[in-house]
Amino acid sequence: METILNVKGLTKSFGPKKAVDGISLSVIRGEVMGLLGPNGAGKTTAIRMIMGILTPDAGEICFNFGGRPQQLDKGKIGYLPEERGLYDDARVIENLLYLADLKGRPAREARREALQWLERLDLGDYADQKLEKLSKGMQQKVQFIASILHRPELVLFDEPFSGLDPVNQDFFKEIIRELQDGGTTVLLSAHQMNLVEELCDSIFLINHGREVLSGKLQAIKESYKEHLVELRYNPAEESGFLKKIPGLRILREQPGLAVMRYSGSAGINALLQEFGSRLTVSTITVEKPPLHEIFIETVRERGEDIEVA
Ligand SMILES: Nc1ncnc2c1ncn2[C@@H]1O[C@H](COP(=O)(O)OP(=O)(O)OP(=O)(O)O)[C@@H](O)[C@H]1O
Repeated sequence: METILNVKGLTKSFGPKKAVDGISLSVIRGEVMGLLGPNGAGKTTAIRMIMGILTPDAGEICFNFGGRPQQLDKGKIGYLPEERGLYDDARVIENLLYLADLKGRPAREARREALQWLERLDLGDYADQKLEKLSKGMQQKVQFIASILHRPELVLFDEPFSGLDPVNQDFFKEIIRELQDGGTTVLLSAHQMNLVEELCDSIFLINHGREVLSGKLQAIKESYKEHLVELRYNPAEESGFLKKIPGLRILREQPGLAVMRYSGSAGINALLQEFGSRLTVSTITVEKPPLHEIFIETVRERGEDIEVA
């Protein structure tokens, strides 16, 4: 698999604070990678170093466009910064065309596509408005368009969902999937892990500037020891035996329903067989815990605390 971005030993301190502490990651061409962690974990600092805005204290950053290792080429990269980087007193369309021009996109194409994007993101009527007239969420949408208008091979979205309502969050997710389908590689940062986990092929979980977990999301979930189990059964039946099963913890229970966590050594199949042999089961769902719970548990197991900015 070809990597498009390789980062090794990236480190940055602000005074005594180690904001990023020796992280190494590789983004594979065509994937969506989530750089995930709580507020203040070091995500923005890492992205700013990758974008050449901050100089690392140590570490290497290498891009790979067209099969050749190379340094930063902003024409091939899209960047949605956490802080907005647009001109408030310029019109929306001027902002977009100016940035597309800086990245080398021909003006006519850029205008046509900018207007299409504005239309699609419900901003068609705002193209000639000054940016300052738009709400925070609308400005976020303009910034989003600005980051992809030059058709970059790699896009870095720093907290792309901030300031958006749930409908627009879903809309952004849809567009990110479309970008991926079109061959764009995406590295996105977010603190709301549950919001983005379904989007990501790979994740890099960060806390106090250090890696907590990284790799393919599916593999991380599969290797996680605990299952979440929701069992529905005939409410007239006796379920007291559940409390005695090793490794089974009941989170919520009422006649006919038990929501549980299971990490027993007998394994999930044995557990399901036991349910089937002792109860008239109507439905069972088994899934892995959400990513933020895996994150919290992993940090806790290491005896660390969770970054609070
Ligand atoms: N310019 C700076 N000067 C001093 N400290 C800084 C600076 N930039 C970041 N920090 C500190 O570095 C740490 C990491 O911050 P960073 O913004 O990278 O975190 P983050 O994971 O992006 O958080 P958030 O989700 O809140 O954006 C924090 O403790 C922050 O206070």
